[in-house]
Amino acid sequence: MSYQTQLLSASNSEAALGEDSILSALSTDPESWALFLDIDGTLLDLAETPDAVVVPPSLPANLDTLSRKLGGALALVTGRDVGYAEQLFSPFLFPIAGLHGAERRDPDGRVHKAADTSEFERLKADLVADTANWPGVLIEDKGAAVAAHYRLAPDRKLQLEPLIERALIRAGPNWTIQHGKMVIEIRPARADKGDAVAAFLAQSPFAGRRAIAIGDDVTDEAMFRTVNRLGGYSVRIGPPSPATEALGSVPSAEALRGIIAALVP
Ligand SMILES: O=P(O)(O)OC[C@H]1O[C@H](O[C@H]2O[C@H](CO)[C@@H](O)[C@H](O)[C@H]2O)[C@H](O)[C@@H](O)[C@@H]1O
Ligand SMILES: [Mg+2]
Repeated sequence: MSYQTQLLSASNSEAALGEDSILSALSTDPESWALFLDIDGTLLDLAETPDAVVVPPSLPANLDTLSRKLGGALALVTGRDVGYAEQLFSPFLFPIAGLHGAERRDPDGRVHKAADTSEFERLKADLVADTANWPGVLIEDKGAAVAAHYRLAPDRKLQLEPLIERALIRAGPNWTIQHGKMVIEIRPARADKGDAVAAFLAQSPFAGRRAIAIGDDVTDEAMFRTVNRLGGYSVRIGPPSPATEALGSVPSAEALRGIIAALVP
């Protein structure tokens, strides 16, 4: 089955696109749609470490062209911090939500930062110290969030889980645990990706449009639920799976980049 056929196969819901493909919807009726895109594992292939991701040279300009076609109704919704994510697609700037929805830069440029604290700063430093002798474990400091990566040391997951759970107690009720692909994070609890998508959809140029959300991981389920509830369309990167609330699937980030390239000839 081709990826386009798979997109069409989610016909078990009112929210599905029915006879039309995502490609034709976005190309024939771009003023009706808003697009929300996850970054790691969705736009970009996963890499061994957070800094090792490769942005294909044509991708930033293709996203910019697609965004213009959608009247600016394209946003990035990522677990990364906003500053890091933005430099990946430089020189182009898009509306963006970072830290899994907790921070946001609106279409008008207004920034909503997630608050860090001195205690959280000390907690992050202690995580670095506590894992210093665990080869392959990487602690990613994202300001008001922190990620403990074990992709290079999968056996460390069992030790990292209780360490992160104790750190969460120390962080307090304004933070929560976020699981992901070979990573355990502590992120601000105040908003998830679904909340970020809802906030964008309340603003121009997103307001009044049907939403398409595309993601690959546990954190993206929140935005899938939001767009499904609002009559939009959710797409998961990977094989079709009963473990997701996404209505459709695309097999890989590479296939998604192909769809984007086909939309911006
Ligand atoms: O919401 P996303 O844009 O998908 O961000 C989720 C996390 O992505 C990054 O970690 C993941 O990608 C890395 C690079 O491919 C990979 O090495 C790691 O194993 C993955 O978990 C990022 O480093 C995190 O901060 C994001 O939360
Ligand atoms: Mg992802």
